[in-house]
Amino acid sequence: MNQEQFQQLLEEKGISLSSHQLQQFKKYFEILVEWNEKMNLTAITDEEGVYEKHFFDSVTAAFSYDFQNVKTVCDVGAGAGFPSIPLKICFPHLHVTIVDSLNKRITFLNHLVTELGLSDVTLCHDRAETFGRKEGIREAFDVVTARAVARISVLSEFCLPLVKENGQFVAMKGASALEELEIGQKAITTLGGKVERVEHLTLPMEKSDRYIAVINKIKKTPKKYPRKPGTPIKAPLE
Ligand SMILES: C[S@@+](CC[C@H](N)C(=O)[O-])C[C@H]1O[C@@H](n2cnc3c(N)ncnc32)[C@H](O)[C@@H]1O
Repeated sequence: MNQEQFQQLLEEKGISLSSHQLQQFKKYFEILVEWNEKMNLTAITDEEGVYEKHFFDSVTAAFSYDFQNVKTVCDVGAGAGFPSIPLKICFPHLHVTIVDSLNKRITFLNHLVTELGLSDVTLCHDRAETFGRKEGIREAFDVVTARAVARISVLSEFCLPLVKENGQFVAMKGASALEELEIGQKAITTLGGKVERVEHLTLPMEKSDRYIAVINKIKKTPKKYPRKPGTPIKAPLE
């Protein structure tokens, strides 16, 4: 997907990008590729691949979820910034908090955010399991996003404690989404969530399947969750 196709495909979805926003994406690509030579950030480094599989794929969250009507977003395990930095570029009003357990990713993001001139982006080096127990953080976000971090049963324990009551957890998933949701049903319910909808899409050029699950936080998460670091993966709520 080249830059023109990226712009046009988003335009078709009602997301119009200014030349400034397009420039921010261009700079993001350049910085990503430059830093990727020094640290492992992504296996995708060709421009068309990055535009489709990172930038466009990240923004697809906004095809299924209205980011215009929310303010605070937490992105769990954002790595090189996906999906929250592309979403922040498209929806500059968002206040984005990123939590990632790998400090070198946070160092990269710090540089990126400065270079792109993004405001209201907070970067936290922490594990989701401890982050979700912190006062002022727990149950504080309108929406929590995650892409390619863990399967739904584990991811729910990372993300749902951060979502405020009546807020949403938006999980971006590949082909295994429906199976993961079935296995993750117990975790979602236990943590106070309820699946509202699951939307399917296919990446326009590469044609792989994507699912976006919107999970409502219908009640508070019991105090014992998230459990201590490592436990959600070792003993998932399945
Ligand atoms: C495969 S990468 C995905 C990055 C990005 N979301 C994307 O879609 O490209 C997973 C990221 O999750 C982070 N991560 C894994 N477990 C985590 C945890 N328990 N708390 C916070 N971050 C975590 C890793 O450090 C890594 O940056």
